Amino acid sequence: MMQLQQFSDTAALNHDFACRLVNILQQAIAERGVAYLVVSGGKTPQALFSALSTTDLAWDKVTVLLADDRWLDDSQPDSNERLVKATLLQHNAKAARFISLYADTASAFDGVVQVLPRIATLPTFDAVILGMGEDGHTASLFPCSAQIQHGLAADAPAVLATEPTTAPYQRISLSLPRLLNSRHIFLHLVGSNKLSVLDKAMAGTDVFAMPIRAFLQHPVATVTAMYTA
Ligand SMILES: O=C1O[C@H](COP(=O)(O)O)[C@@H](O)[C@H](O)[C@H]1O
Repeated sequence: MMQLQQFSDTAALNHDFACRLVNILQQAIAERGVAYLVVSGGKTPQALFSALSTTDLAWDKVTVLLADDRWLDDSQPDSNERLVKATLLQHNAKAARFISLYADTASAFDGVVQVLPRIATLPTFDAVILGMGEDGHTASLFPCSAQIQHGLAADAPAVLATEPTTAPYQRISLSLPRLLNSRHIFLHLVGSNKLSVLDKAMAGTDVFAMPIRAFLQHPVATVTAMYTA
């Protein structure tokens, strides 16, 4: 199921979104002593990350990880890890624990064995923030990749390596079942082009053609789409 929340501008969206996430993480800390936040990379979340970084929260009890990354070390401009470190893990949020999806191996396919144990034992996440590309990919679950059936399978491992044919870099991505194992799932969308992609995703059913459908049309999970033009 998908619930669409529309905002007048990015400032309103980021303010509401940051407050919601802080409430979710605070509640998790109150109930379990720790909280798990999964974020996406790319351009969309940058301002949200900056807003979140200054929020008043027991960040030392929060673990942050990415839904996916490009197979680049964090000195590279297109590394999602670099983005998270430069924007989210600053100010108050500097105290959070971060789990990297990267290992220093020649390929993502070689590195996945090192990354998998970091993720496979984590409990249910408290919040997952997904992004979405114009081809309907989410995390690094790309419609064009040979690994898409593997990544969307109900018994997929927590983490897999992927190689998109329409986007640069080998990738490492959390799988559909690992991302769905979360108390809250959000989809963060900025720009009218992303709303058109969302409409297209809701209008069809082929999850391999648009992997975001596996989340939006999941029979049990609810995805809250946070959108502004
Ligand atoms: O490559 C990626 O793309 C998606 C969408 O990025 P955006 O720039 O359109 O916001 C992102 O969610 C994912 O984490 C990233 O690796």
